[in-house]
Amino acid sequence: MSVQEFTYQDVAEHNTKKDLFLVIHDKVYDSTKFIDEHPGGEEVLLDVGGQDATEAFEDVGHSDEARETLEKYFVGNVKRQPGDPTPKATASAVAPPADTSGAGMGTALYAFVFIGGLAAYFGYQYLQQSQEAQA
Ligand code: HEM
Repeated sequence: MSVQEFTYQDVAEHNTKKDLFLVIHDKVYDSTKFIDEHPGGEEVLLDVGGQDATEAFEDVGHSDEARETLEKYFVGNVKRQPGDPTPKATASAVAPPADTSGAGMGTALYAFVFIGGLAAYFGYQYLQQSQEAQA
């Protein structure tokens, strides 16, 4: 049996207390039955109802127990479409510009240290030679 897939448009329709879907890490959870049980209150869940709640959920630092509870309400996966919002966590992990600039800085630093090392070596040689010349 294949897992059901929802688009963000599908999920967005479930944003009321009587019918509440949340998206966390690209998975869809029908949290309707959980609203009244949530230790963090119903208000926060309704705020992110029908949307990507990954950031809100992770910001709180939910326990492993909370994550297990989540699995009980799993109803399917998110089917991403062009133009859909990307959760921040994933975006920064895969964003190439940030990585490239980081690597560039690293290379520049190595080059700097290497050139500094060469300068020190030749400087030392030069000093040795000029001292020998004096002797
Ligand atoms: C269906 C999804 C969720 C489940 C199963 C869930 C479960 C839980 C559980 C079990 C706790 C107790 C503390 C812990 O074990 O970590 C908790 C606390 C809390 N949750 Fe959630 N949570 C969900 C979604 C959210 C979302 C989307 C938010 C924020 C927008 C949120 C905000 C909070 C806050 C603020 C607390 C702390 C309450 C306190 O310590 O006074 N939760 N949640």
